Order: sequence, then structure tokens, then C-alpha cells
Amino acid sequence: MNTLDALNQAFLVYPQTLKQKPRVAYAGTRGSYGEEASLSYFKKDCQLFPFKTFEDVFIALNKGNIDYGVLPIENSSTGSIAAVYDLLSQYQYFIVGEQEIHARHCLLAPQGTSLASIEEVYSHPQGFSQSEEFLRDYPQWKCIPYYNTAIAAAYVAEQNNPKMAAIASKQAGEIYNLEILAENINFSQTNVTRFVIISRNIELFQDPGQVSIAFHLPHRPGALYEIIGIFSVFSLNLCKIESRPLLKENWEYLFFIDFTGNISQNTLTNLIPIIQEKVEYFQFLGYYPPYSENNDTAL
Ligand SMILES: O=C(O)C(=O)C[C@]1(C(=O)O)C=C[C@@H](O)C=C1
Repeated sequence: MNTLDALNQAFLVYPQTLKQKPRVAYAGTRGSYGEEASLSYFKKDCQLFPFKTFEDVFIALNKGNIDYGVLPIENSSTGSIAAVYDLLSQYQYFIVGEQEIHARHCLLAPQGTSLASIEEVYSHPQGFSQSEEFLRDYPQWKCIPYYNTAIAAAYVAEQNNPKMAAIASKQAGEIYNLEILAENINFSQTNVTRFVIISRNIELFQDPGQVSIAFHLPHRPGALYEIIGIFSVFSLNLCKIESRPLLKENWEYLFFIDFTGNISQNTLTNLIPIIQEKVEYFQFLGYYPPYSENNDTAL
């Protein structure tokens, strides 16, 4: 089914409501930011399925074993999470919502450990980059990338070795009985990670106001300028542009755009064909309620 037909079909059942106790997949384990984002979005009324990697979440969705996936897409201080953008284009699933989480990282180690005994630190690469300034004071530490912040904390707890520490949430420290050697080590004190909720189908929950699309442009002068101009004509507000390399063509890119504005079914059915005409490839990623702190759109 083409994008417009799928979108119009979704409008027939708008607004959709979440089914009871949806099966929700996230990357991590207990105490991860992914778990926190899932529980915050689904208001604890869900069955949680933790997986090791971001791609495992897409695979579970593909198998039909779960209803929704929850994935980090962007951090306020380190920017886009490129792997998730690439997976979104690869798997062609849809964003149906978003959730923001304050990521307050801690340095965690087995009880009784001192800073001086640490030699190795485990975390997700995002945990390291968001704590870059703190880590600069300890150049002797070896930073070892791990699947996820909380999986790293669980591993350090299991090893029970005073040479090892993890960067993860305070909650992970409590769950795995680790000592908190330093708190709030993220360099930005407003460190927020934005998660997207993905589904196999387009689902339109109450008051969607943000659209995400991706496209590949012909390589000619003015191609991007012309697309950007369309948003201006429709009085739409561009919130984010990201570009990712196209694997089959060196130095060519897939552009991801998020926009908001006064968007109706009519706006989308007029806008999408105009964009499609100007691009070589178009992917509709979703029309969903933008995050707000007292957001309970899904339930
Ligand atoms: O969910 C977690 O705990 C993760 O390790 C993943 C992740 C990420 O990839 O951005 C999630 C939130 C924080 O930004 C740091 C790490």
C-alpha cells in the first residue's frame, strides 16, 4: 500500500487508543534509560521486553512478538543517535509517539571501591560521550563500550572487581547494589534523551502535531532548497534536519526531517505528493503527538 493510502486508512480510525497491556520492547535491562522511557510513556501499563541491542528491538517488532519498540533517537548534548536513524530507514516502521528522559549519569562500582582503584569503566558509548568532561580528569581509565548503561552496571556488579566501574543511572546503582562514586557526571546539567515509540503500522493517537519523513534528493543545485521552500509555503515549522550516508552511493545522503505546525489530514495529503515529486526516494516515518511533560495522549 502506498504512503497516502496507508495514512488515509489510519485517519479512518483516528484517534486510536492503546490496547490493554501492550508488549513493549526496549534496549537494555532493568535500570536503563530505555526502561524508564518505556514506563513513562506507557504509564507502567505494559509488558516490558528487554533486548540487548537497538536492532534486536526492530527484529522483535518484525517477528510480531511485540506491539511497540522504544528507542533513543537524540540527546540534547551529544546529538543524534545515528544507529537508530539507520535502522528506521532500513526497517520502514513508524514513529507513533515520543518520550523525553533526563539522563543523569553516575559512576557506579562494587561496594567499598575507591576512585583510585578503578582501571576500567563500562557504559554505552552515549554514556561516555555525555560524561566526557568528567572522564577527562581520569585519562588513565580504559573506557570499554558496552551494550547499554544498565547492562554495563549489571556486568560490573556480577564481576565484583574494585578495578571496574560503570556509567549508568542512579536507579541501576540501586538495583545492582553498586556504590555511587560520583553523581550527575553528565557535562550538561539539562541532559535529556528523546526516545521514539515505533510500531509496524501508522497509528494516529490523539492530537498528533509532529511529522517525521525521510527522503533522498537528486544530486543537482537547489534540490534541498526547493524542498525547504515547500515547508515555508505550507507555514510548517522545521524542528530538525538530519542526514545519514546512503550505503549504496558514496557521498549521497538520506535526509530526515521533523516538522510541526497546523497539520491536518488535508495538509498531509496535499504536501506529501508535492514532496514525492521532487525526491528520488520518500519515506513517511510518522505523525505523532510531540512530547510534552504532561502528555497522556496514548492512554
Ligand atoms: O538506555 C540506556 O540505558 C542506554 O544505554 C542507551 C542510551 C542511548 O543510546 O542514548 C539511552 C539514554 C542515554 O542517552 C544514554 C544511553
